[in-house]
Amino acid sequence: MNDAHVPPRPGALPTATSPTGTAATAPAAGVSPTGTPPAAVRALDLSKVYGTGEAAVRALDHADVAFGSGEFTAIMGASGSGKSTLLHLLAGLDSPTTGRVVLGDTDLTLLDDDALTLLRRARIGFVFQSFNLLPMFTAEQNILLPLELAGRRVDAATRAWFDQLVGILGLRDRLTHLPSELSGGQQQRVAIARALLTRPDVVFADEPTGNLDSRSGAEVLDLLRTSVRELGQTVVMVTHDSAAAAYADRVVLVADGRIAGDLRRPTPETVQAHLDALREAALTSPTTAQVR
Ligand SMILES: Nc1ncnc2c1ncn2[C@@H]1O[C@H](COP(=O)(O)OP(=O)(O)OP(=O)(O)O)[C@@H](O)[C@H]1O
Repeated sequence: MNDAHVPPRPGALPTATSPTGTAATAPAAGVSPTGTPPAAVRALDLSKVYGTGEAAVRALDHADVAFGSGEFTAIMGASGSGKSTLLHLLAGLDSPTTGRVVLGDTDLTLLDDDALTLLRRARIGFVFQSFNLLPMFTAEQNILLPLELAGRRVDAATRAWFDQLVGILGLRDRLTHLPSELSGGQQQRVAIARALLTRPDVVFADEPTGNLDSRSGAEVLDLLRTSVRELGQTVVMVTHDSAAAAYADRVVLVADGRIAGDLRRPTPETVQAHLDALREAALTSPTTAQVR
């Protein structure tokens, strides 16, 4: 979907050695012998420690995980297990204490703040639980905001893509409305259109249905799934809800800052069974964080 034949981007992984002089260890992003799709984004030995000394909290603890291109992955785990930290690091919204995040062939941890901001605008979409729309802008203006920020004009191809997205997301008759004139589900659909507009490498969604009633939540999940199946989008979503996770192709489980499980073709029942097993393990292991 994205620019396959562009020159190397700033921060592109070196082919031979990393800046530390060690061999670049990122595995090749090709299709594996098992048919797993190439990775859109990878966490490599990723750790995040908040605070120092006695107050230090290890939110992520040497996490290694890859998210397949064109796949819908849900991240689940107990409260405080590190899901949001992982998502924010993967999206370049925060920086790791150690380890690397590799988006396609770009090592985010090698980029300075300006390069990271540009990369986020061009290659990453984000959908937040609280929608994060600008209240004084109409739905259309909110959707087109990423282009405004990037100083890109709306050419004919972009307008056609905008029209397609607006049609798929059922927003055609809401474009002139302000966010305050839209329901929560409609606001989240505007946020999804905004996230998809630049055809990002990955859309990260943090509890996107957390503020929605179950019907609007199901619509939003259907649309995220449609964006994966029909538009080839890669989506990585944090959720607490096993029914929501079952919309995904895969569920990655996080416990105590570590990757604790990986489930393909999830159903609400299999997801719940894995979460229950994690909770059991936490209760019987004094070293594992409390599962609430
Ligand atoms: N800015 C911060 N400063 C200090 N500690 C933090 C910070 N952000 C997160 N933490 C801690 O890191 C750990 C992981 O937090 P994180 O928000 O990633 O968990 P989570 O799985 O997303 O939780 P929840 O499901 O409740 O949102 C928790 O112990 C949390 O208190």
